[in-house]
Amino acid sequence: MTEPDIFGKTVPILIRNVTLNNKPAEIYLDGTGNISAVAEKITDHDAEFIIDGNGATALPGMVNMHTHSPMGLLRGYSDDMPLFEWLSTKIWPTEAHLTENDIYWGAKLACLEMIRTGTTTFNDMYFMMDNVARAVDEAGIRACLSYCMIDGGDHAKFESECSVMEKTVAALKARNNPRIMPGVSPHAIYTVSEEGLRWCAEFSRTENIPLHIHVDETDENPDCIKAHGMRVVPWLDHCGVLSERCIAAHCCWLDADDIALFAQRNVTAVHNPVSNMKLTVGRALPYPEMKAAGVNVALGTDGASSNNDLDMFAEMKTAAILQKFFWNDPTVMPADEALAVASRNGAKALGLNAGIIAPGYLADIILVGRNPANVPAFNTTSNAVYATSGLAVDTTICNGAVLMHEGIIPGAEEILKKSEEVAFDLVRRATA
Ligand SMILES: CSC[C@H]1O[C@@H](n2cnc3c(O)ncnc32)[C@H](O)[C@@H]1O
Ligand SMILES: [Zn+2]
Repeated sequence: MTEPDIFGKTVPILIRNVTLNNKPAEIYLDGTGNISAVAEKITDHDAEFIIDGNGATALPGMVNMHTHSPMGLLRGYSDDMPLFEWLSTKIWPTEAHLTENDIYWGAKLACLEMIRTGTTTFNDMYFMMDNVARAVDEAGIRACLSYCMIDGGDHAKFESECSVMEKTVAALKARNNPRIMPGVSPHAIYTVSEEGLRWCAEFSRTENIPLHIHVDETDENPDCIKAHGMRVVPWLDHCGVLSERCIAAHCCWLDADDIALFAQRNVTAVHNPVSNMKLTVGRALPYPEMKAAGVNVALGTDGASSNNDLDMFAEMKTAAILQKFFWNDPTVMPADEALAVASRNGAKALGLNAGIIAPGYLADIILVGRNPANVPAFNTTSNAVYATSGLAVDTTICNGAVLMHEGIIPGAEEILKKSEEVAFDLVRRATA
């Protein structure tokens, strides 16, 4: 039986009886939010709590690098449509009715699902982000939160969007929560003007915060060439968007020159295989070429209205098998790379010392309990990537605080009930 007091506190914790990289291990979290020791046996400690893993596999917390957390309210509301028809006939008309309370409960639901399935950090883009921040603060998870700018080429809208962006970043910083980082998000090249892209690039530079954008989800190149005389990636570079702070979601339609420019500018590309296949965007992120060029590739689920879940284990398996299938090569994205793409590559893009279980790293750790899909443990990384569902995670620790233990997350029932009420009410208002 779990002691209720174990939840939510960054205190000294000893994790015993786990397997780490195929070896028996103990992990000590010293109560600062960091890992302070990893060894076969730890005797010198001051633990307030001891977690017995009972043979669980210890893994770094997953880092979901492209989400729209409140969109879980529209999970299953409309499926099986092409991207632009889905957005313009179903999603945008409903989003027009969103309130701050909807955003808050949608984000609470997303945080709950992520903690349940082993994600400890997410990179989110949406609207009314201070409500998302409140949910993140309460959940104990880590996030980079960005307001999504859409100016549609209208100068007055551009000015009001800049003001919302500035206020959002200031409000997120004022929270002074080390788990909450602000970012800036121009939505995409087809919804944001040149002045919008340039402003976001400059704001990201002066604030030194990530810039998160949709790039080439569908083939945006023919329209971009028509409008600006160049492909999407050179256009973004022309607008100053490409840098080591840039996190580009999707990247399905990049060519060799685009990839070389990403490598030169140290851009992180985020693979979203489930959303891309479901919306049938036509191509997969060119992982082998990106890897060869040295581009940092991370992984994201996209929103739970297009995925339709936030389970990074499902995403990791899908990424590995999609890449093998698409390039007709079973050696592409082996298990250890899939795990890195789903954890430390995302952490690196956000400037977090996370994604690795070793002394000095952030104590963002998950335990996959012994279960039929985790036996035999010839290779715990293989089992994690190819056999494990996120629902097999039984313990989630973020910043040294236990958020889930033995599958229990305090307050889960209330979040399920409230978020479902809010979702039905949103759709009722939008369709009245
Ligand atoms: C991303 S928040 C801003 C805006 O984007 C819409 N959106 C949701 N999913 C996608 C997608 O896959 N591609 C492009 N835009 C998307 C969302 O509904 C919001 O209105
Ligand atoms: Zn998206």
